[in-house]
Amino acid sequence: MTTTGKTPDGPPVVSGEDVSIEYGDRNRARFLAVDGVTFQIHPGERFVIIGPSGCGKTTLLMAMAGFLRPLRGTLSSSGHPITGPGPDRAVVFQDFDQLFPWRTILGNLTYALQVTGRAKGQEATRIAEQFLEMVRIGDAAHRYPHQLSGGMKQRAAIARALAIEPSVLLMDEPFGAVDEITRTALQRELDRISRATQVTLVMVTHSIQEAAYLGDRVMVMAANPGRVRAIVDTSGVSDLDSPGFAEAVTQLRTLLEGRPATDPAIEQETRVAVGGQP
Ligand SMILES: Nc1ncnc2c1ncn2[C@@H]1O[C@H](COP(=O)(O)OP(=O)(O)OP(=O)(O)O)[C@@H](O)[C@H]1O
Repeated sequence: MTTTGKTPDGPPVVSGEDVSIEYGDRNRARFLAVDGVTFQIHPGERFVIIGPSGCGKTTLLMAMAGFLRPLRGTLSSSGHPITGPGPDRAVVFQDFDQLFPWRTILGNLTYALQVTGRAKGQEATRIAEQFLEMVRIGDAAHRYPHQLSGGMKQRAAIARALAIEPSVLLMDEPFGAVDEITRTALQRELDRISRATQVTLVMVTHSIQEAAYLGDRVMVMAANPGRVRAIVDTSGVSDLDSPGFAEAVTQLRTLLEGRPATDPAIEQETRVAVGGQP
């Protein structure tokens, strides 16, 4: 089986250079959650982060979103240092309650379009309706979040994030709280939508299968402290029934279960391509 990574056709949409992130303040013990992580995410790429619990996946994603500042190293968005949140980086969380409960689904989207300056008035409504149709909840536009299922709320949150046309969509375990059937349906939807919009996607997940299915590349992290164990090219393995898919899942699982990255015998970053390409 052969795989081909997505060819970078511009500067990285998001990049990290030797990024370390610490929690704690002057009065509390400090904790190094992410240690010397380097990566580059290219335009249109689907970049998935997996790793054991507590390895710093969410911490890294929140730093990309601009909610946390690295202690050392640099995080950049399209070549500019990330100094805070911005409409170029939309975030979808696992939490079902990320929509404003006092606004309808349509109202949630039009509000996002207005506050980010993307569109207002009838134009905002038109764009909002278009994105709700894209995630197949156009019929629910005038309902309130509490009137939707968990899966529908996640569709709405994805529509809201995409509507503002971010350069990157950051997703933290977006399907972690839905049932298995809904999860599979949402994975397929995200696959379709990300191909249609060519949005750059960064997703944290606990699911190896989800990572192999949706990811063009999968960054496997190790814990204590959070480091990059490997970046695996999975761009050619989205066919669930192919031997390559099973091979990728096995490889990712082996890396996940591997020795701790603090072991000096393990390189901090190993670039791996499924199918034997360097
Ligand atoms: N606000 C905080 N203050 C102090 N430590 C924190 C804080 N948030 C997270 N941590 C610690 O930082 C480390 C990384 O946490 P993080 O949530 O990024 O891990 P994760 O890989 O996303 O975990 P999980 O897979 O369980 O969601 C953990 O040890 C966690 O306890």
